[in-house]
Amino acid sequence: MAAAASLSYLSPPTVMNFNHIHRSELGSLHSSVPTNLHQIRPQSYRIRCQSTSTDEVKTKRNFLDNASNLLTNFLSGGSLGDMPIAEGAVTDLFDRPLFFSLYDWFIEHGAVYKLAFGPKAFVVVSDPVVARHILRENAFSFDKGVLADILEPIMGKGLIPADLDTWKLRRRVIAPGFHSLYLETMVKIFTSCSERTILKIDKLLERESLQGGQTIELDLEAEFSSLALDIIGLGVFNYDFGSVTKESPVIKAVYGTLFEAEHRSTFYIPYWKVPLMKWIVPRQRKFQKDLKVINDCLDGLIRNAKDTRQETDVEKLQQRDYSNLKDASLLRFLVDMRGADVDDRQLRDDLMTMLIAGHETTAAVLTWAVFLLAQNPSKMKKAQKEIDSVLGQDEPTFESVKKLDYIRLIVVESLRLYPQPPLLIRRSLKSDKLPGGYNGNKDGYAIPPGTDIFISVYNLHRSPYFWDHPNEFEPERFLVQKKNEDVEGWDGFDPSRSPGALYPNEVISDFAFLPFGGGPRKCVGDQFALMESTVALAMLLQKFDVELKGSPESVELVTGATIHTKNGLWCKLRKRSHETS
Ligand code: HEM
Repeated sequence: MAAAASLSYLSPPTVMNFNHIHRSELGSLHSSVPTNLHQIRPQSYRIRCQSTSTDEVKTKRNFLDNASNLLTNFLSGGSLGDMPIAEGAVTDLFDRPLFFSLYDWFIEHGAVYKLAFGPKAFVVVSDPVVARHILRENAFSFDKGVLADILEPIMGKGLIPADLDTWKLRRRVIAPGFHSLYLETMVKIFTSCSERTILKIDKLLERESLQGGQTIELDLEAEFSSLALDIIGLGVFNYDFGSVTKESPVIKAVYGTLFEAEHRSTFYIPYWKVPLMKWIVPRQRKFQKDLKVINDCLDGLIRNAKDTRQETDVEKLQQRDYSNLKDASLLRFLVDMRGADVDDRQLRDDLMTMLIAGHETTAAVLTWAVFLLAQNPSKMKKAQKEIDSVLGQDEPTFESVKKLDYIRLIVVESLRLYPQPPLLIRRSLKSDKLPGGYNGNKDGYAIPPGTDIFISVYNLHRSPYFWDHPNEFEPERFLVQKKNEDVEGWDGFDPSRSPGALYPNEVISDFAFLPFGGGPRKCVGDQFALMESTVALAMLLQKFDVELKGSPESVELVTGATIHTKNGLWCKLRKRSHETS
């Protein structure tokens, strides 16, 4: 399937000279990063040289460096010694999403630095060469660390938190499930579910027109969340949540669980691990109840799939007549695969993991794509023009969706500006040596086992060293190849590294762009998610014109595992008039 896609987003290799910053200057770059992301505009964003490095400042910094080194070395068993240290105030961690502060410190301290707060130290990575080392070259020397601690009670031994042995077994079985015929069938599910959202909006507009109005106001983030939930339920375990049109105890339990996952990922003290807490703290009691509702539902679906099992070799499964299959879900594939017997508990963990991994992420990318388009009317028009010319008034198909090149670039550009998740989390399992980074110690940094690492995808995606106008929404940017010759060990954007790729990815960008991660633990649902988002966005813009209800600044941003809005993405929608467009 990927081979059929063109490389039209990358023109022939024209090497662009951008951000020609010499290594000697990099250490002293500084930026004023606003507290609210929506204040980051091209005009307000700037990089300036630090005016001074006086003795006083040096002394203060050395003192703090030494104190923090001592603490960190004491706690970590030594050897992060000469890594720059972030000197953030603790309030930085609470006043605003953590990744904003990580960005400030990246500009100040460089692409590999140590963040020490409380009794804990993290290494923060914003360098593609180091990211490539951790995610791909030495991937099996790291596990998910803090993330696994948080997610294990919810996802058990699902792919995301799984230990390496379990992960190897399950990835081998799950990845082949996302084969070409499955994805083709999924496009039909994407369109039929998106059609429900369109019909819902149509009905609201009809009701409005009876009162003389032509525009409705709607929280599109909530709509995308329902849409993504319906799609993931049908695609992964053939269960129709029907959440676009109704509420149910299972839907409420799913949202309750997502809410708790988010709470745990942003709460610094894991009190839920203390025995009895899950029965004493009301929100933990509710969480246990929600989990039971979902688990009972999944157990029923697994029992049903096992009762109707038709054991088949994996190659034959991938060539089934999907057009006649009543249940094309991933669960069906996993249960029917010969030689892949597994207990119900593991299957449940697999399904729960995909439910959570595939729901919020997709809803978030659609939310931010609309947010960005609504502020860029000319790009919105350009998108609608492509939709009109490729689809006319028809629904997307597996073939036509591949021709929606500009919509796909909008999706990946939205993931560049709002990566989901903004941080990838790892913990070293053994001693290792991280490459130095382009503005750090050239010899690299030795790290002991147990070092906690944040790979800041947000920093990589907005790095002034790799992107022109890093904070601007420019889907067209991927049509031009990039290279910064000053960054040693980074080979620039080169489409020949991944011929036929469906989207600009980590291989083409040599790990400067990680919309779906990279290496062996890369997102298993990347093509599913990309087509899903392309279909949903195309169908919405095919029928409606969308504007923000308030100012962009009023759309406040919060994060848990993903970046989302504080109070919804309130938009004004009106039916498109095709005569005038
Ligand atoms: C726009 C939507 C999506 C985005 C941005 C996204 C992003 C990611 C990223 C960045 C990772 C790597 C995490 C890491 O290295 O720590 C990941 C892993 C994963 N994603 Fe996605 N994802 C999306 C949709 C989906 C969907 C639709 C599914 C399933 C149907 C899915 C299933 C998974 C799973 C199972 C993993 C863990 C893979 C492993 O460890 O082997 N994701 N995703």
